[in-house]
Amino acid sequence: MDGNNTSSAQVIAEMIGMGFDYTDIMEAIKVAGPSIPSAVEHILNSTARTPKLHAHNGRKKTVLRKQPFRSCRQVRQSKIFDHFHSNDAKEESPQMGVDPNPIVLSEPFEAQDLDIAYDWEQRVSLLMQKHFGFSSLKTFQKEALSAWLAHKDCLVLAATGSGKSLCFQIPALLSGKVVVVISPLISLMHDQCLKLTRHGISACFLGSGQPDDTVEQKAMGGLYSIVYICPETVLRLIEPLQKLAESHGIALFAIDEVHCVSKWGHDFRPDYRRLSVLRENFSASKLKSLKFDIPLMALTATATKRVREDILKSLHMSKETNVVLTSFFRSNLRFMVKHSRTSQASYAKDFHELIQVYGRKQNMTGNEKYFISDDSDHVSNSSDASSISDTDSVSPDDNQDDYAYKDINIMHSGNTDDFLTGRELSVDFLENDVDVFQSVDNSDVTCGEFCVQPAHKEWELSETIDPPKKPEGRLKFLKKPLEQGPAIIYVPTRKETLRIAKYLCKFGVKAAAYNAGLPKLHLRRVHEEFHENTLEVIVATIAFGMGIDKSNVRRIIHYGWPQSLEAYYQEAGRAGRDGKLADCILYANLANKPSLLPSRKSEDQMKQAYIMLSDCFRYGMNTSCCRAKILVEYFGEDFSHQKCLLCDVCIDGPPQRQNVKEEACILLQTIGAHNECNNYLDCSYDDDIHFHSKHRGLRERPNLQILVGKIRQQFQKFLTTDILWWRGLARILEVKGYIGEGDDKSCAAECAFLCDLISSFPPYNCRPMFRQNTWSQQNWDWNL
Ligand SMILES: Nc1ncnc2c1ncn2[C@@H]1O[C@H](COP(=O)(O)OP(=O)(O)OP(=O)(O)O)[C@@H](O)[C@H]1O
Ligand SMILES: [Mg+2]
Repeated sequence: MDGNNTSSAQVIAEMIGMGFDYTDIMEAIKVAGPSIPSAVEHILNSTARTPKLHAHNGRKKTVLRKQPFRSCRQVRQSKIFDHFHSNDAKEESPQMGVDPNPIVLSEPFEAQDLDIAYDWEQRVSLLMQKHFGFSSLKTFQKEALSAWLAHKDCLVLAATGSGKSLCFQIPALLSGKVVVVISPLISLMHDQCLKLTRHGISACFLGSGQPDDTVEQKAMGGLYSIVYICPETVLRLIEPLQKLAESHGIALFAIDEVHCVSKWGHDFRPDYRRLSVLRENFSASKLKSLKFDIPLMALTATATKRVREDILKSLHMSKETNVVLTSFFRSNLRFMVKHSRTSQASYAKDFHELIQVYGRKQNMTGNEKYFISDDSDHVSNSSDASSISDTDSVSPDDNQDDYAYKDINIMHSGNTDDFLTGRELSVDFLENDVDVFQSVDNSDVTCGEFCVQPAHKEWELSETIDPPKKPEGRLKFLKKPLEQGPAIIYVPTRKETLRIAKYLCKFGVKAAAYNAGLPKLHLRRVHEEFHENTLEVIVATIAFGMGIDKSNVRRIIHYGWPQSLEAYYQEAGRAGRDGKLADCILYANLANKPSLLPSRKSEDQMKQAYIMLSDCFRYGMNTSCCRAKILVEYFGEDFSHQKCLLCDVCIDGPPQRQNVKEEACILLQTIGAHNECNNYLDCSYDDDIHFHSKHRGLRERPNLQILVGKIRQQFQKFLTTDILWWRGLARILEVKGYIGEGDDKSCAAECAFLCDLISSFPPYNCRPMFRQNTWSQQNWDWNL
């Protein structure tokens, strides 16, 4: 957009959409004029990355710290060429990812002509040695390759960072045929192409982000060993791909991040669902030159049983598909949940430790400043992080309106229209699928580890660090301080990325915001500096997503509820890919039910989204079960270790047990009595005590505050029992199926019956939940 022709109002609107504060925008427009690029630069750079504004032609302009501005494309290409020249791969053509002399290490062969027992492992070993500097496959990689050699489809479910990519890269080397990889993000494809080229394997990517028109034709002519394609492009290229299969041969279709196929997954992409065309169009019955169907290999790190079934069905994978399932357990990740309002008022307490690790005194010279602002709101005047108060305790009930986004709950609103109306009111610069996929799917946003160690070093490193499994070893492992490495803070809204980055910079932390609304040049720079270890903390929305393969990330912090446990585990999985201890901390408001983020989803999908959110809430509320166990069991794994011995729950030990039969009966009777008066034939209640008053009718379901008020009136001894305590109890009853939140499943008559049942309740675990602050309330465990 040409900033000079843009009105101030447009600039303001656009920049609010990027997540900037109104006051910052106004200030920037005053200084830089009503131009989006200038205003954005002003905010991002003027107080952050060194050179302050330079007067130029009467207007102030920013000069970049490293180099003058060039077009994104120029910068990207030169970066890639730099990289190409720095390794001994054969001379590249001037096109991204193009190797005119693809290295075909073995004569093309038909895998089916080989005896499976033949020495393929030895051949693979030699190829890996040559390309990656190591020679041993992991067991799951071996299994996936065996399936491919037997012409079978394969679904690979393996933890984040475990090495799934190798499963589809080796077939290209082994067979000399082309491997087609379907991947959801251009940035991810780009990253992988760069790495492959560095390892002397020719690769390219096709799709909207490919700037060179000739690459597609070359790829369809069999010039590259590995061709990355986004699903939309595959659908367009069926015929050329068929020709490629008949001329050069296609060894395999790999569908990476395959959870995108399923609408029960956390990253549903409709085009992935249409990939069943692969089976239809590349079968032996369709292409006469084929003896076997071209195998499909589907890979993901986050798929529940339901998602897996959906994948197999949607892609029309064969009935004999090999499912290669490895443990989802990441034994070096230390999971923790901390209660926080996750509002600006909590930053001081919550980021105290982070600032102690990454912050520095404020006598900085220009080059050390990142994103620093003059704005002093919410921060003490002292420049020393140690001056931050550690006792930001709040009452659980005084913070209900403080959440970053308003509550929108389809279970309350009951229909999509209400939801959408709510959405209008509540969009607080959220990311949505469209932002993530369109804005980040841009070749200008590169996502590569540009300054990596020589490849074999990387491999050796990840191989040698194997966290101890036995309790004694693990306790020693736990006591080790975290090694150095960057942190990623995930937040739900764009606005929050800027706010927190700005806050951290005030304490000398080298932090930067990342959200899909920010200019591509900024995003690219953040990627680069993150990979170069120049940046210490990235404050990001989900847009900083899949494809981040950086080995030394030491902390993943979620500041606010994630939208699903799948998304949470995948994002957390970016930590500790070197096998060393890493922290995954979720800060969430345990006193408030999380709410759905608005997005363009059908009602069905929203219901599913609500269920996924509830799973997150249960994970957060849990105080008795090992967190790693909850996470891996969520994906259907039988967690053989029982405990990780690292997470906060394992460290803090099991809670005390208490008998709550009496209280449970009283709560049920109170709900029953209220609902009977209001002709509700069920045992439901409304847990949202701040639900908007306009939604309230006379015959409303009781909300928890009303119920607790009634209980207090009737029972003196509960006068001082806090609402949070009752909420915990309500949640146990809900999990147990005794009460429902606003649904009409159970019937009033059941209330009495349920009270009888409850008299057979076992004692429940409960303990003070908020150990690290002054709260005395008790909370309840969901997993009982
Ligand atoms: N056989 C192996 N031996 C040692 N290390 C390996 C092996 N295979 C892969 N790795 C390591 O695993 C790292 C991650 O690989 P890759 O990007 O394929 O992970 P992934 O499973 O696709 O993760 P994600 O689910 O996050 O995409 C690589 O950078 C490499 O260091
Ligand atoms: Mg991967």
